[in-house]
Amino acid sequence: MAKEVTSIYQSIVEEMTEGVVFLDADDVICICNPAAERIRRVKAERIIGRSIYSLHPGRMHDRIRQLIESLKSGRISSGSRIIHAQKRFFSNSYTAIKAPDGTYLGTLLISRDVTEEKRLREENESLRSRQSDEKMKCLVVHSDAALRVMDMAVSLGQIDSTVLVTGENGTGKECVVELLHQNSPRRNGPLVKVNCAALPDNLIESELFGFVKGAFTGATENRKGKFELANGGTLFLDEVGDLPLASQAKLLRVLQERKVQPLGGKSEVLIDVRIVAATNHILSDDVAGGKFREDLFYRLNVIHIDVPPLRERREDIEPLAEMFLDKFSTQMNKPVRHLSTEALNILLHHHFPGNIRQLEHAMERAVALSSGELILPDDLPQDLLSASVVTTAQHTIQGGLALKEAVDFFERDYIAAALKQCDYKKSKTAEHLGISRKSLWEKIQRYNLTDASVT
Ligand SMILES: Nc1ncnc2c1ncn2[C@@H]1O[C@H](COP(=O)(O)OP(=O)(O)OP(=O)(O)O)[C@@H](O)[C@H]1O
Repeated sequence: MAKEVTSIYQSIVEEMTEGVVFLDADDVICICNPAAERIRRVKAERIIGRSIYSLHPGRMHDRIRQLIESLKSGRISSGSRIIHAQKRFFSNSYTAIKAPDGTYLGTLLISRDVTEEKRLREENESLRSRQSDEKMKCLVVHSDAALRVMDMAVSLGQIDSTVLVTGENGTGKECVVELLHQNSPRRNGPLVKVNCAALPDNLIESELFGFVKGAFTGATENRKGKFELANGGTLFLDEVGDLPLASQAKLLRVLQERKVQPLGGKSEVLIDVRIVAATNHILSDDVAGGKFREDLFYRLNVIHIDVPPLRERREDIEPLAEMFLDKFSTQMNKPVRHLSTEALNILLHHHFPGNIRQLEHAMERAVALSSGELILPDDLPQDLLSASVVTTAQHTIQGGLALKEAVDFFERDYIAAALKQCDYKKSKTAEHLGISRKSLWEKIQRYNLTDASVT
């Protein structure tokens, strides 16, 4: 039986697409499978029985010796490096093989072809950087307020201080962080984002600091945390105001000491990252309310950029809307849409609690629904339309009209909008408004609402 198992093992090793080479405790090659022959361009019969050093040029001996010695002494249990051979890339891993009593049996070398993996990773990185470039090209900076913010982000890119970016949801905080990173000497390093609000409390530390194999159930391998992944680049702590107090203390320590200790690990890792944090909270209020640590607040708030809401920079609404219309028309393969005067008016008077993101979604919907080249009020989402009715009422009040006149004014507009929405079908419009056909007909006459006059 034992013989059978050995021969099964042998067949498996022969069939493997990974190159397998095994060195005994004296570094003499005893196994070299066909894949290893192909990858290393050697014949097994010629190298079996020879020392691993006889296969490599003298300049590499020290490096190989150091690696094997570290494996034998137990300082490391495995090591790997990428080599380039025959126009392909291989990941060469070295693993110590020991008997149950700890005796060193030998070194297992596995060569895995990672050419495709490497190509995909590079393609992915280049796509990400192109996407980021595209995003930056689409930035609309029209109002003085937006210009001030973007200028600040570009010039602060040059210095390495921690920056806190605040603003309501959807105002463009993430775009500001990208600008900071792209204009910093760290631009070729990674920009790693952590959404502090989306992390369950029990995962925050392992996500941020990483863990070593065996640190907890399920930790089947070493995993780097976001701090280590961001080394040489920028770590973006999004929604930092939502970080629980216990994790705030740990984050503070890392920011002070600039090193992290992975969960279950014995040693600390030095980190070289620039920290940029963002939040839609008013952090000074959270500090006053005991929800955010004051010391962490001061650590993060070294430089503060506040991104104003869209309603405070209304000059940006039209250029942003037109840019989104252009973008979504192209994406949906439709002729480029533009705003009608009426739709633009509604946008210009809207409060935009969801800021630029709300405008973006409204334009995406409008492009999807519109049939002509002009975006009409009916193509806008209901929340924008209902708010515009309120706005009309506010304008009417500001105009100082008597109540009767104001009600007439409002009624005319409201019926005109309903007629348009119902394609001028009187029965449908009357039903929609909850009045009789006769009453609708009288109002149409009174307000002179023929098809052509309804705009
Ligand atoms: N100046 C701008 N020009 C063009 N598009 C912008 C601009 N600012 C923001 N956007 C777009 O608006 C959307 C929301 O922006 P972003 O995600 O940066 O906001 P945020 O403040 O980080 O939002 P949240 O607080 O919800 O995370 C994104 O699609 C972004 O590309």
